[in-house]
Amino acid sequence: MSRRSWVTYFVRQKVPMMAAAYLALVLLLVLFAGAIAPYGPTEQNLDANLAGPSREHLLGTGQLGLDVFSRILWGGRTTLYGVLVAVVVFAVLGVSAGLLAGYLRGPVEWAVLRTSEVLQAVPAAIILLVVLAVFPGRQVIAMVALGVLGAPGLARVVRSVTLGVREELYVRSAQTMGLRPVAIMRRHVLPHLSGPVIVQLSLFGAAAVGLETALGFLRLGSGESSWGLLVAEASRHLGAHPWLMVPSGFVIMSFVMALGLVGDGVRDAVAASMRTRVESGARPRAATPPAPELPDSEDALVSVRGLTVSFPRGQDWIDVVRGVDLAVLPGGALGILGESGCGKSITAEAIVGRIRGTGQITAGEVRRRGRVGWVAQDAASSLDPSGRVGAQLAEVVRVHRPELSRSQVRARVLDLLERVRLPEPRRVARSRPWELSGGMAQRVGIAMALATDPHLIVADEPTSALDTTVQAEVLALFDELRADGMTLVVITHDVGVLAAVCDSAAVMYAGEVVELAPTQELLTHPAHPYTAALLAADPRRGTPGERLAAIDGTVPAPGSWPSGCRFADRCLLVTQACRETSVPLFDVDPADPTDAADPRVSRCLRFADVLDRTRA
Ligand SMILES: Nc1ncnc2c1ncn2[C@@H]1O[C@H](COP(=O)(O)OP(=O)(O)OP(=O)(O)O)[C@@H](O)[C@H]1O
Repeated sequence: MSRRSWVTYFVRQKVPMMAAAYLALVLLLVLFAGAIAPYGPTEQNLDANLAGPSREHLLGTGQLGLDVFSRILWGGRTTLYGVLVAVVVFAVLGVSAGLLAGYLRGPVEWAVLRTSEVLQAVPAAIILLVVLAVFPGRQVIAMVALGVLGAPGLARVVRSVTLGVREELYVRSAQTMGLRPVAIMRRHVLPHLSGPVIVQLSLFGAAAVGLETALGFLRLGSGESSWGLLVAEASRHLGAHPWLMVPSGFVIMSFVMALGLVGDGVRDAVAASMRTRVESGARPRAATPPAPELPDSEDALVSVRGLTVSFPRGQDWIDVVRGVDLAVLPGGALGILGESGCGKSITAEAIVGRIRGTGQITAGEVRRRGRVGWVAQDAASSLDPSGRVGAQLAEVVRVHRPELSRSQVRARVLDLLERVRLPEPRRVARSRPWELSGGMAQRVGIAMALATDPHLIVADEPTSALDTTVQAEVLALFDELRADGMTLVVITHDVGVLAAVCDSAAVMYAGEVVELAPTQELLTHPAHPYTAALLAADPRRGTPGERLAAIDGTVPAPGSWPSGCRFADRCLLVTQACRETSVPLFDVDPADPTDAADPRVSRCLRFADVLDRTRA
């Protein structure tokens, strides 16, 4: 389902739209008071002292015959200027502090949170009175102080929205593509804050109108005509001339209410756009030779050695991937196969250098030679929904080729879109991500990866969100990339994808590699019971009319891996020995001289039995 901006939902709501129109009207009248107000702010008409509405004075007059309508317009300038000052200070401080805290985290976040706690603990009214005592009549300074005192509340809201947005795939993709934090915050995080920030601004604006009026009423303000001063004057004649309170009271109340209605409308619109997003919106044969060395890491474009990735849980760290060894030679295509939750994506993230959330490499290493491009599972969500496709591609091109002129960047963007076989590249460049079909979005995702001029592309389940025909087209595109010499790592749970694109395969189970082999050999003669079970469960390999052999049980969760073979509970060949100690990787065919370049290993004590069965 498409993801639309909250503005689309906002304009469909009648009441908030009327409130927004009313606010705009008041602002225009106040702004053009010089042209619209029939009288000056101090222009007296002693013949009409404290008179009711008439043709000369639409809303009547106050003391000394001052025209009420004109004074509301002139007074609005003082009041709304003060409110504007407070709102600007509130917005600038709150948004920048919240954005930095949520995006950079660490000491910056700590400092912002502690400062906001201190500011929120001090009583705002007392601070404002102190400010006015030090700067008597300087209402603007009081409004600046109000903005500063209110900013921590906004900073907290912005921080929590930023924490969510920074985990979005398009932000992680932008990081992977080398965009600087400031550019990512400005282009990809800031636009998503607009809804929540406007809600906060309208609430704060309403509070600021109230305070400005109160200052005028208490005569703590500058003394210039303001809405508060009008209320103060009207209150002195409330007994004899009650009408006088009506115009100024109405303007203030209606302005505050309209701000509230706009805020409510924006909040509902943001919620509606989020809902759309969610809908569119994760044996023994002892004395076996040890595993061979993987290709020399000097030659490999990526070499992963003893990789362990862990996430903090309470006081502990839980391993989700442990002791993974992989290597990808230039021009090769490695598939990483396994069920959901086996650690494929985390391994891929470690290869790219962007592990999600709080995950960290706690042992081993990943060595990369050259640039790595990333194609996400759901390309649409790795694109920022608020930006045009062409602009997002151009941004990545500019980072990687700063020497290109504007027209050269534009030409490169169209080139990339053509390169991934998108018809009408100009139209695609002008589209927003949610206007594209799944297949088109996936091609744009591949173009984004290519825009980084990568030596290696890592693709995480690149076809799983697509229907079969589109899947075949995207796989053909990967094949073309390979023919052009691109090195690939493809994460998949689909044996068909592995067969179509990859020349070697690593099978992962419960956070470790259980089999590594050239793809053809793995598909025809698996050497691990888990691989054999995955192949037997592949619908394309089944016999029509026969039930597919589903694998009983589930992958054990990180933190509850058994000490012996992790597949033991689901394995049909399990023996007591399998459960006793952890199983190392064994060289499946030590006599094979090609093994050193393209190793065949299995983490099964009974791999020879498995091979015998599959060769039978
Ligand atoms: N943010 C996280 N915090 C803690 N554990 C996590 C987090 N993300 C993933 N994991 C754990 O890491 C393990 C591996 O996840 P990973 O996404 O790599 O699996 P996968 O094989 O790629 O499966 P899928 O195809 O569903 O993405 C999972 O068991 C999951 O429980």
